[in-house]
Amino acid sequence: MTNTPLLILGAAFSSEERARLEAAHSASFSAAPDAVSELSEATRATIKAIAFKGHTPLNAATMDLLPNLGLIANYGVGYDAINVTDASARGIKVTNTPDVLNDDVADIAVGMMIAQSRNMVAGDAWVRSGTWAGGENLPLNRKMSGSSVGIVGLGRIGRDIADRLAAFKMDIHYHARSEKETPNWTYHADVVSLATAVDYLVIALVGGKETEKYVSAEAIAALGPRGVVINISRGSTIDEDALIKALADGTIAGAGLDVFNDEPKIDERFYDLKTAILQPHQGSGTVETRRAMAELQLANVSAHLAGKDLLTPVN
Ligand SMILES: NC(=O)c1ccc[n+]([C@@H]2O[C@H](COP(=O)([O-])OP(=O)(O)OC[C@H]3O[C@@H](n4cnc5c(N)ncnc54)[C@H](O)[C@@H]3O)[C@@H](O)[C@H]2O)c1
Ligand SMILES: O=C(O)[C@H](O)CO
Repeated sequence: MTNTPLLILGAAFSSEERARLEAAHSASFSAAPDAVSELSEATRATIKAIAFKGHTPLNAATMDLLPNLGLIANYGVGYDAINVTDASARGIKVTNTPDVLNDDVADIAVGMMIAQSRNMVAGDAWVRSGTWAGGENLPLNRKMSGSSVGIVGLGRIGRDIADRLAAFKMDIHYHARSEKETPNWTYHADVVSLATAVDYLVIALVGGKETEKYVSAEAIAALGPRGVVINISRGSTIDEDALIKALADGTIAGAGLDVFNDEPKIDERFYDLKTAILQPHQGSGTVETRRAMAELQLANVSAHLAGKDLLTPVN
């Protein structure tokens, strides 16, 4: 039997992240929730906390293999992979890593908006291929500053995106479950009304069952032929089939997407959509922010194992 109060769970951990956790606490490792059953029963009984990274569902079946589990510390603010109802029913606390990643995720949302509007990916290819040197200019593209944007979900990241876009002199609209205190931003009670009013629709919702296809086919259609969808939340929050169809048919102008269903093996129809900028779920993917996320996850694990208050509990 190995006495390991910590289970590092997820093949997605880098070797550096894993080493930092192992330096702080005696730990076992499983690559995925399905593999936890491969640890001996005696080792499993010593585990009090999980440090989790990844998007594979983590639910009752895994929790029930760990009789002394008291904490699941998620690496990431979005914890839709973890069944929090199952955890709460077993007295297991869940933590996430909010706020430390807001800047990077907001930056990439704005970056995708500019790249999409100004055709920057095609511009790069234009220069490298010698087309520009051959005397041809890139076709004119589209001004983003001063246009209108609708944020779906005015939470921590949504608000940071809106703040940035206000500096681009954009007219800010938003939808949330209730009206918020804002500078002079326009509230919409539903997403269709929001999409009808704006040029850019930015999705910054939580993922999970409750927000599945929250941005519906009707909302995508309401954006119209000049509309651009930006999604940094989860692939599940938009009707992905309807989005692909709208991009293929040109019934909307384009998209900037950092998140998809079935990552990383996304729907291959995306590959041919020239008006979409596609990113490999790298919203928080800077050295600085990933380190801050890892530190916050570890701080939650250490607090739990020392019997102290958790820093960022979600249940
Ligand atoms: N692309 C990336 O790399 C990346 C990085 C970080 C976060 N994210 C995603 O962004 C999400 C938002 O993060 P945040 O820190 O801003 O979260 P947050 O909790 O501060 O904001 C989430 C928003 O979703 C809304 N919401 C929650 N449940 C809802 C429901 N049932 N119906 C309608 N609206 C609902 C909330 O009211 C809030 O406006 C995360 O959950 C995660 O999925 C992605
Ligand atoms: O939710 C988050 O923090 C990111 O999407 C990483 O999973």
